[in-house]
Amino acid sequence: MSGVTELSYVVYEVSDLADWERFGVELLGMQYGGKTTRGFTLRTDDKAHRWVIEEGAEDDLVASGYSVASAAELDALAGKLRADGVAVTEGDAALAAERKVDRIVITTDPMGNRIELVTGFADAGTPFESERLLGGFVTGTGGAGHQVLLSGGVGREDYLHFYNDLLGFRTSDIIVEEVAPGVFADLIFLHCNPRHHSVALGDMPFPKRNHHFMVEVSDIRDVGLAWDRCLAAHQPFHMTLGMHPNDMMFSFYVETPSGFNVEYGWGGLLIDDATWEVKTLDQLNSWGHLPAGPVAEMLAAGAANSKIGH
Ligand SMILES: Cc1ccc(O)c(O)c1CC[C@@H]1C(=O)CC[C@]2(C)C(=O)CC[C@@H]12
Ligand SMILES: [Fe+2]
Repeated sequence: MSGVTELSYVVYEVSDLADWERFGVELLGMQYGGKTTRGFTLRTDDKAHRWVIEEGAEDDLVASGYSVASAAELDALAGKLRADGVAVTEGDAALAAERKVDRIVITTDPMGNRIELVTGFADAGTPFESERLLGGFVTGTGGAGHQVLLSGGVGREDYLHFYNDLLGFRTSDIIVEEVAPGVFADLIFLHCNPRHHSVALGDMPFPKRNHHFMVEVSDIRDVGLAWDRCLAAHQPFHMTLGMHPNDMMFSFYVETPSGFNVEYGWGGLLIDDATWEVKTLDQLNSWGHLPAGPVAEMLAAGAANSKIGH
């Protein structure tokens, strides 16, 4: 059974390195992992890096790194992709060193997202330390977190063939909500370990490859503290605090300096494949997760109309 075991890291190309360092370290509570030739890395645990930040004009996701259990599994997976007509190339020693992995194989998903399949993803060598968190980030067997990718017109059958049949993901659930008369949000959530999803895909209008990356914290107070830090720094929120009915994540969404979002969450559900049943749900949110702009306007209007404090 060859397949990926976790989303190990992501690579972002960003136009403003300094702002990303402030965002990652001061607002999210990540650890600066060190300078690289094209930028720097951010850590959320004992691993060498979880986010690789490179200077460039994309302001978007440029690669997703997925771990495979062994060199033999990587060979099997690369063979499976090739047999299916998917282009696969072996990364060189320089790239492997840069990503802190033993081996790296590069392929592309049907939307054109660069996928890096790796073995031997290294530890940093120093324990994780955050200047901001009371607890820590939840990673471990669940990997770095999850991301929502836009399908950009590629059919569900095509991307599910790649992610499920080839990379070895399993469907967690589907959510279809009529968000406006005749307008449907339709997302499918995929897992490759107990984390409810490492990837979700849907055909929403969004001008980036990825809608958000979710980082999970172990102490619910860190969600509130991160919210306060983002508010104080005037970092634009994308959605207010809320909870999803499928993974039960308590979270908010804040805009990164590159315009896509980070979901900052706590309490995500874990899947046991032995008993899990795939369902289709009809709501994106159990409560909250309101578009932040209109809520901010509402609050500002309330403050303007209020006599209190004037
Ligand atoms: C619905 C849902 C469940 C679990 C998650 O971790 C998760 O990020 C989401 C998707 C959140 C989000 C939404 O609720 C409204 C429609 C959105 C903005 C999209 O267009 C992509 C992501 C969707
Ligand atoms: Fe999410």
